Amino acid sequence: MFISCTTFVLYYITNTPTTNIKNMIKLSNLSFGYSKNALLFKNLNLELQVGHIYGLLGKNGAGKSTLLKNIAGLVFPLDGACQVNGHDAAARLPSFLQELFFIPEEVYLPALNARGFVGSSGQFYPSFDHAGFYNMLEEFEVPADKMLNKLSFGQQKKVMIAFGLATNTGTLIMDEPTNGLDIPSKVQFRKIIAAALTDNRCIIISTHQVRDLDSLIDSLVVVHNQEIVLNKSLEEISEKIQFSTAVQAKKADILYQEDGDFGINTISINRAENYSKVDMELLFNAITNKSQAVTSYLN
Ligand SMILES: Nc1ncnc2c1ncn2[C@@H]1O[C@H](COP(=O)(O)OP(=O)(O)OP(=O)(O)O)[C@@H](O)[C@H]1O
Repeated sequence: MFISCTTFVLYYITNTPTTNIKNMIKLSNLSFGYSKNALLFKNLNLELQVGHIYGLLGKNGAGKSTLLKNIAGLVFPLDGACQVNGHDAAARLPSFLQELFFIPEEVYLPALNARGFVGSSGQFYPSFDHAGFYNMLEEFEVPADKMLNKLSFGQQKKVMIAFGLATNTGTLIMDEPTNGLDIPSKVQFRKIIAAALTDNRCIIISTHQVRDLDSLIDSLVVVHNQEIVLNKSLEEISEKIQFSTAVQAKKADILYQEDGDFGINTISINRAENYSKVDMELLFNAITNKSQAVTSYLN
């Protein structure tokens, strides 16, 4: 069949997915400090794509919340830029705001019940999923008729998580979402988030409770000493390094080791394509340790 050049170009334009180019977060040479004399980040470069759940890790005070606030346009870079889906975050245009939802660590809900809250705030998000919101509240066992400001801290967090997911924004940012959640709720949280990921959505979760992210995130971002020292998928990580005990690891290949409950835990070079589960706690310790062996090898 003959296809003219124009037909082919038109076909290509209308059928080539643009989401991966457009729907992403891009930090370019971003510098930020709450005062000009004390920079928290210097020349940060970072790209996050849709279709992924990123775990953002860093020590206390490393700047996780600040980095998330830069992405949400709540604080502004001193230098460089942060773009979300092609929008300058700092400009906070309506087209940017309706596609990004940020759940802060501390939540303050108004004196409204869930229906009133959705009525007043849900309208700002064109793809708001009303049925999904109430289903999630039910799953989290949060009463929909009670005044939100009278709910417990954990219950208020659950309302915000349900609301954030129901917005269906392309970017969903959660700062320490599991703080205040009890053990069964953390399990529900992981289940609900995993189900909410689509090819058009980028979810970023910051935490220092790495176990809460187990079996949930697919990529790790670590901020340390004013820099992004790691931004890799768990798949890439397990292709390159192996997590085992000192008995199993080949001594010459060990990059990092520390005492564990059942002996010495090691991170070693994965030469034999032995894919092990990424031990995020061990990896985090290795990366934030003075020795740079693991970071250098991974990057
Ligand atoms: N509004 C602010 N004004 C001035 N300094 C701030 C402000 N918010 C945070 N900081 C400082 O910036 C640094 C990074 O704080 P941030 O809250 O981003 O870290 P974090 O990695 O999220 O910490 P944590 O794990 O303890 O929540 C800290 O030294 C903090 O004191």
